[in-house]
Amino acid sequence: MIYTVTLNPSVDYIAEVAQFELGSLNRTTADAKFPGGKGINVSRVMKRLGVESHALGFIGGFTGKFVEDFLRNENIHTNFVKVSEDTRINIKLKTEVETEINGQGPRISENQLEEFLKVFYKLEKEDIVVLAGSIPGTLPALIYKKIMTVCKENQIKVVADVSGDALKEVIAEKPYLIKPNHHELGELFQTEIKTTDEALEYGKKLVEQGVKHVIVSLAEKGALLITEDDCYVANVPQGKVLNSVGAGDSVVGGFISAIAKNKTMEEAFKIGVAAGSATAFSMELCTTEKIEELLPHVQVNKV
Ligand SMILES: Nc1ncnc2c1ncn2[C@@H]1O[C@H](COP(=O)(O)OP(=O)(O)OP(=O)(O)O)[C@@H](O)[C@H]1O
Ligand SMILES: O=P(O)(O)OC[C@@]1(O)O[C@H](CO)[C@@H](O)[C@@H]1O
Repeated sequence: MIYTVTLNPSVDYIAEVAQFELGSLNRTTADAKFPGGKGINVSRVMKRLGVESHALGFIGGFTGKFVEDFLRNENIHTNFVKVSEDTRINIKLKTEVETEINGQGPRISENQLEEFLKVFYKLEKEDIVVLAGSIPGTLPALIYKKIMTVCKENQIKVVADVSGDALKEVIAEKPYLIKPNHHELGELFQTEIKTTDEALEYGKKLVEQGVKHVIVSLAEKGALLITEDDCYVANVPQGKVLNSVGAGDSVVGGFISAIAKNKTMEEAFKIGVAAGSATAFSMELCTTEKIEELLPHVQVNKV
């Protein structure tokens, strides 16, 4: 089974404002609410691609109920620990440029953390754990490291889509897959990465440090997959970006779904990139139809 971890889920409020004016009353031209948080997005994309997962994390209040009900309506398994404060609301403002305001999230107690961690002691060898998103302020900064240590003891594959210090800690535990974007990769090595060649150079260093697979996404410039044996580069399809929220999560969801269906690394990478662009070109997360439409426009080559 695949387990996605979203420590700080959200209700994503997508607000489209035609001509946004700071300091004025703006009215939306369209708006929508979706369950959010990176692990939850991965679960939703995988479900669309026919792959089951369990969504784990902490939820609370009326917003938490919205998240859980929405996922259950999509027939996604959930096993959230309930907290007393409300799940956060993240604002995704669509104007000429995209602006995001992410909330802090509810407080989580030590007992609630203990309850959450119990699941990881029961996992089996063929399970996959996806750790995605930021760590709420009330949880220990080393929480991902702790989960990975338990997973390692049971030879469970860990996929991590995290950034900053959490990414450094996760890398030290030699995960199965990480998916930094080129900014996050640059931040790791205190440099700026602008091209796929530069991304390849630094991505290879992570594989040398023990990460099994590294996908580096460079938005419209393409993506790279680096493994112990091979390196692949992909272009991204041409199209109008409507909402890039969840595009990176869709790359992860598309890739793992394909791995779960025993596709080759190259095929899985292609599906991941198509899923990322399918989300970027939609107001919501990608659909299977959109992914299939884009697949012929993604070329993957060995480098
Ligand atoms: N301009 C674009 N044209 C086509 N596809 C895109 C574009 N921008 C993003 N994508 C798709 O989204 C994927 C992830 O984008 P990006 O490299 O920005 O990662 P990210 O920063 O993790 O994404 P997110 O916006 O979810 O934080 C890309 O690999 C690609 O498939
Ligand atoms: O605050 P975090 O955990 O870093 O990111 C949360 C978030 O911005 O990431 C997802 C898109 O990747 C959204 O659904 C969600 O609102």
